[in-house]
Amino acid sequence: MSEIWDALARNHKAAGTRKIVDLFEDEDRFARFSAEADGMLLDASKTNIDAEALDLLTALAEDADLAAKRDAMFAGDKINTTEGRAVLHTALRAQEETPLLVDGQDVRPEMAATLARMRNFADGIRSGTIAAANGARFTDVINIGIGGSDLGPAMATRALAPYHDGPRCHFLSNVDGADAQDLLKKLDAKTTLVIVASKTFTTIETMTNAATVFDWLRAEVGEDITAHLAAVSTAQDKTAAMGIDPERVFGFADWVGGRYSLWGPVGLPIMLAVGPEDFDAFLAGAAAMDGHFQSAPLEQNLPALLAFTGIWHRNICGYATRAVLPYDQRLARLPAYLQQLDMESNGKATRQDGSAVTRETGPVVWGEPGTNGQHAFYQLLHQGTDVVPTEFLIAAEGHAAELAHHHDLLKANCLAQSEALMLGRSFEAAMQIAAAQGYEGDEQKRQAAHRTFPGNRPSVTLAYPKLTPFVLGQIIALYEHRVFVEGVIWGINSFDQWGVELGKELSNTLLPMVQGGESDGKDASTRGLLRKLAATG
Ligand SMILES: O=P(O)(O)OC[C@H]1O[C@H](O)[C@H](O)[C@@H](O)[C@@H]1O
Repeated sequence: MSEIWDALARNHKAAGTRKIVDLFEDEDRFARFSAEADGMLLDASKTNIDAEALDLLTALAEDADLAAKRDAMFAGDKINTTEGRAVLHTALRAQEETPLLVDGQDVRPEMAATLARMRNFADGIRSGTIAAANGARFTDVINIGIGGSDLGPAMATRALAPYHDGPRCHFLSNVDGADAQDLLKKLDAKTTLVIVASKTFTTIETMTNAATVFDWLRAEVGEDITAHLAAVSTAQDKTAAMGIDPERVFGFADWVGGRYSLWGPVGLPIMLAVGPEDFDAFLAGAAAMDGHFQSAPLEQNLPALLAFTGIWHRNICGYATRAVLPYDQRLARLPAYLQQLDMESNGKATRQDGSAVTRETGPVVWGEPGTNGQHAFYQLLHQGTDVVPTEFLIAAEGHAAELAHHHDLLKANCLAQSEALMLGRSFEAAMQIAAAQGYEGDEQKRQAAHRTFPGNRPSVTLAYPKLTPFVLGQIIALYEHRVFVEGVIWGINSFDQWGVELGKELSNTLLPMVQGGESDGKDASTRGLLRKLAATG
């Protein structure tokens, strides 16, 4: 494998100051460096990856045994080796019925039964046959969850706004009481359904918020609030202890990772908002991407190609971050969702075998929708001292025909940004602009320097027909598999998250100190801050 890495480094070095735009002398470049799957196009041609580099990146994936590892994931092998678990979120959206064995047991019947119960429940809530304690139809839903039990459903529910015909869905995640306070004051408890979503049912934020919201319900609805409650968890003993009717508990197995869980019961708010049929289309989109990932040759394979750009930019070019820029306001929460998916999966420095990695792994992922970001941080993208590879997402069509002129502007802006990042503006061109603005001599040069853009900044663009439930499923599955491919090439386990544990443990020791207990044993900074933060009221 190290020979391939070395060859990639040599390729990069040999390219020297080569401009991305010069690669387009090859008239087939767009066709060769883009790929399509079920109407979705990924254009990776505006990167400095040439034919040899693409071959080497493909070789890297082959050398890492990508195909076998991918097949092992889909087959239910315990590829999450630090937790001894299979990784089967793909099974939640699989459109097939052939038995899928985990520990010798076919897991499909139970998944299908849970999905059928979710559908019945969603239909009942949406039609009003499952009603509030006073018999009224539920108007609002609060999903209480955090991390994987929040980001996915919150992002997807927002993305599918044009399909909403169910109750309004709200998401309560932060342990900060402000989150609960600001939400609850907007809602009527008498017509609000509460879903407590937690894979483990131990997460302190979710348990604390649940207790607060239950008190709020009791104050308005009366002691018996069971009609207003549902839960989503792998820990059904704990949901029962919280007083939630087992009929309204939707379980899933531990082989669904939290950040990969929106395809099953964690997706219940999505189903409540858009209805079971649109939820099915969402699953079908993801399943289509799964089929493509499993069958398309690597250089035509969207997840692999997206991963290759990631590896190239992170390891070969040394870029520390990547920006996700959806030109799709309804994907406003996609960057936050991808931060968990990508950074919790691949922010690791230990390889599967316990040895330390010798190359960089997951980059910092960040972003905001366009065009808003253009008026905020794009200055740095165009002229800053760091290169940030960017990932644009754009639909051919919006949802409102009468607002098509908005969508034309959106598309023009998206294409303009990737073009500007690539082309830049030469000093000579900037000199002409400065001259036209009336500058001369040294001042013209000074002004021109500020108007010069280095260009040669890479981007990829994901283009799709329209943000439908099917397309949203494709997009999320694409990113899931991209993270998988990168993790395989880096030799890390993308499915555990030990890095979140230490802070949790220390917060347990700090809580009594925050509440006035002795802070002996803590460092001077922490003790000083504890004094400063002591409540005065
Ligand atoms: O769904 P829960 O068990 O409540 O977990 C919620 C979140 O908690 C943890 O901090 C994990 O790092 C996340 O991966 C998880 O999604």
